[in-house]
Amino acid sequence: KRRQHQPIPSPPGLPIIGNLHQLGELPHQSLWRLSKEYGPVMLLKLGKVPTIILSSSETAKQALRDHDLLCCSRPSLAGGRELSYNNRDISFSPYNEYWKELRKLCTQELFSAKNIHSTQPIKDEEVKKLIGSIAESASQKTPVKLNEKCLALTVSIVCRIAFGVSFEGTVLSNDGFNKLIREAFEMLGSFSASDFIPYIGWIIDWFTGLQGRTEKSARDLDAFYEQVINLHKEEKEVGSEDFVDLLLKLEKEEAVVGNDKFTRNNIKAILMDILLAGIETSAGTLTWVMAELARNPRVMRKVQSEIRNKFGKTELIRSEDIDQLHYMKMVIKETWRLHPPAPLLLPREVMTEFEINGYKMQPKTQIHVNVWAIGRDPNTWKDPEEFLPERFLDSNIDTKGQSFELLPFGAGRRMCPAMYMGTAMVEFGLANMLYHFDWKLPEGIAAEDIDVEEAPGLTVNKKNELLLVPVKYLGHHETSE
Ligand code: HEM
Repeated sequence: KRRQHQPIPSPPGLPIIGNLHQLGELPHQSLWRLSKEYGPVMLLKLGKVPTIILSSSETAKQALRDHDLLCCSRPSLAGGRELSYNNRDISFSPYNEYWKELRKLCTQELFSAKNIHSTQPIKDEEVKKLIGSIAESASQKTPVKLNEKCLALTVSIVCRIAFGVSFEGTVLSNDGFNKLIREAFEMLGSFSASDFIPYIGWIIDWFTGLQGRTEKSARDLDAFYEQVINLHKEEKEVGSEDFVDLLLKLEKEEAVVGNDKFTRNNIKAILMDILLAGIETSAGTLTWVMAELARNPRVMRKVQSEIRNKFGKTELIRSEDIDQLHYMKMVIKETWRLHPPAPLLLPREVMTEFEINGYKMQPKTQIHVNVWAIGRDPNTWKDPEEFLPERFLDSNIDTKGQSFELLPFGAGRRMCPAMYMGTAMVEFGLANMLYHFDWKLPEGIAAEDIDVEEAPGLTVNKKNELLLVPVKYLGHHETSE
């Protein structure tokens, strides 16, 4: 109340562009540094758009829990609009009936526990394929590019589960596909001038090439969706319909979702969501876990001991056994604390005025929650720069959107609807990679040489390749620490 009429702390900006120039290549890091000076509620002017950055668990809780319903819309941004057929997906849709119905449909048909369970044979097959391909490198004693392997795993699983097609059968080569997804993320993570600077912003985007790159990215992705849809046009046996068939049925019936007649573009927008939201987030997590384990040999030994001692000799750690791997789950949480795949979540837009810490949030203001900064907040975490999974021992902090210290999936109405699907994929892949192989550093590389540099984008992945040499585990028990 006392601060009600005080202005929100705000770094000084420049005419026209405001604070845009202060975002840098990795906005979550720049904003974290600024928040140390300006506090956990900070106002930036991105061109003409007022943007609030929240950088503490307490302020995140006020926005995402206490006032969730007042700020659960999304701003309409150029990159998102272009790639999502004018915000017809779940992620970029404003808060409306269309979004509610679509999210419900996907939750029931794709992200449900039943579906996660019934698609286990696909995951088993894909993880076995991954283990087989790593075993080849192990026999030749050559390093494995972990980023690529992890991405190949999540691409295969998500494409088969959600699209009903094996990705190998599509137009894109492995490499082309990875580049396409990466490019799309970079476009979505860029702060486009046309969103923030009226009248002339598009000229800047045109000069920087952002506009052309975004349009190309959208065209390439469109060709991929066309192919997925065409592969579904053949007659199906009754009962073998998958998620894409269900969407095609809605198109054929000219169903109305919210107020929108369901067309081919709606289908493509949903495919875009799954493709972009599902693949890199999970692959990125797996890569970061492996990088942190390589940097922290003590933790690597301990987590491998847990898995191997629990299951003895086996061909595949089964997904239903994962719940016994308490330490591995702590390792994943610790990775998400330091490397949340979407460090600023997705932007929210205020619909109705409310207050955070006594500061007024005005309608149309954008809100970003800097979960990357929250994970490093010394008021919340002891020795925040240390990779220490044991900090979660006897702690009830989880990732389900109730613990505002740890928000890899966000919280509130816009929280990731596929948290269980994503977590299951990560845990299952990781347990098997750690069980079947010891992971050595390449010749001449020390643990401290493994870097944690980040690549820019809406999801933030490891910038440099992670190269490790796998050594096949032959099934003798390790002793635990
Ligand atoms: C480790 C894996 C994953 C992580 C860390 C993750 C994280 C996130 C985050 C942070 C958000 C934004 C939440 C917010 O703005 O508050 C989100 C939204 C979303 N995610 Fe995930 N995600 C993962 C896996 C998946 C998968 C596998 C899918 C689908 C196959 C998926 C689909 C979505 C969708 C559709 C949204 C938009 C929700 C909305 O705006 O209503 N995610 N995810």
